[in-house]
Amino acid sequence: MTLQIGVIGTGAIGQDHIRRLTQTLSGAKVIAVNDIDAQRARGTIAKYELDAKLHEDPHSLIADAGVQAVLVTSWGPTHEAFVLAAIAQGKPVFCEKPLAETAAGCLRIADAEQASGRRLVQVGFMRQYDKGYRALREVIRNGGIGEPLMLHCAHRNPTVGESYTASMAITDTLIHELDVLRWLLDDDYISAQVVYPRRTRNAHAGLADPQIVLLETARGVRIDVEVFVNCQYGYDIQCAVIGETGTASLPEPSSVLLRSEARVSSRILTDWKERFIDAYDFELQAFVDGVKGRGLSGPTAWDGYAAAVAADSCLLAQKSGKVETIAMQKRPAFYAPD
Ligand SMILES: NC(=O)c1ccc[n+]([C@@H]2O[C@H](COP(=O)([O-])OP(=O)(O)OC[C@H]3O[C@@H](n4cnc5c(N)ncnc54)[C@H](O)[C@@H]3O)[C@@H](O)[C@H]2O)c1
Ligand SMILES: O[C@H]1[C@H](O)[C@@H](O)[C@H](O)[C@@H](O)[C@H]1O
Repeated sequence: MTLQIGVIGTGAIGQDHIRRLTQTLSGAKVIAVNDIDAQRARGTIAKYELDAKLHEDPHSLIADAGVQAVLVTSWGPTHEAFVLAAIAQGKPVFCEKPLAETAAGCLRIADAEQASGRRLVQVGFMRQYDKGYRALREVIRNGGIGEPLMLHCAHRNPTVGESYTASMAITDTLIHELDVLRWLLDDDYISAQVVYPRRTRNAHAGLADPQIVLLETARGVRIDVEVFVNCQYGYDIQCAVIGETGTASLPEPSSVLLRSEARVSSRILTDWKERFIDAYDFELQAFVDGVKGRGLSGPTAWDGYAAAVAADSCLLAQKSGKVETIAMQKRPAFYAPD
């Protein structure tokens, strides 16, 4: 059976996911599309030569009897309502991060999913599918560096537009680390602080960039994450884990080592779409296969909640300059790891 998918939001990642569903992955077909900008949705149907219905209303797409699963790739503030509507229809839904704008919103989704009695939600935390992060996790789990003590991380984008705000450094950018580091360490956060180094002259006037987020986990691991979204030189993701007996670092994406003109050089990627292309492919194929087979196994609504709770505290810390507590609710048995 080919899974019939409806997509809400045909911007950058919506189109990228439609491309992979249509040209790269197997077992799924995009049969319905919606965007608040109908022109963009129409253009997407034409660009990818989709045999898909254009829905003017996202809720009519979700209710469409032909749509078996929903992909939510619209702007963050719209996610919660669309995910809740899909759950109400009993339809599996893949939602890009953030699952909801606040922890309270994520809990409403988790509650609705539990009430439905089965897993219906997968969150687009694709780094859990990245080969490099997976290898790093294996090293930690196998005791290759002893118990982890500290992490030094960086999340650098070349530039961001005028619409990017200081809070997006947390909810749009750091949110990836908030998810993947918790997964890497199998630990939860207990506090956050944000400090501001000297500002780059390359950020727009209203944006404090870079920012350093300091996190502490329940087991006492200390983490620093540099969020620098106008670094100019590339899209650069770094993660080094310092353990009791060794250190382990996220591998660089593979690139040809060039020796030329008296230099040794290798390319740094500039686009998140390229940097995590395999991870995006794996996560979406896993969603399709999970819906068609043994059920969903990727990042859960609880992962979405955990990242959102930490993000809420980071937002407070951005303003207060103080160490803010991160307090999660107890994980329901429904979300216990397999
Ligand atoms: N996992 C990742 O690495 C990753 C990468 C990029 C974006 N994202 C997330 O995906 C989401 C979309 O990001 P993007 O970069 O594609 O943004 P974008 O601005 O390029 O696209 C968003 C699209 O949503 C549409 N939209 C907005 N409100 C809508 C509504 N009410 N109904 C229907 N459509 C609506 C917009 O018209 C636009 O076409 C964001 O939540 C972002 O954080 C995740
Ligand atoms: O939406 C994007 C995307 O999630 C990228 O992975 C991240 O590096 C950017 O900072 C963010 O704006």
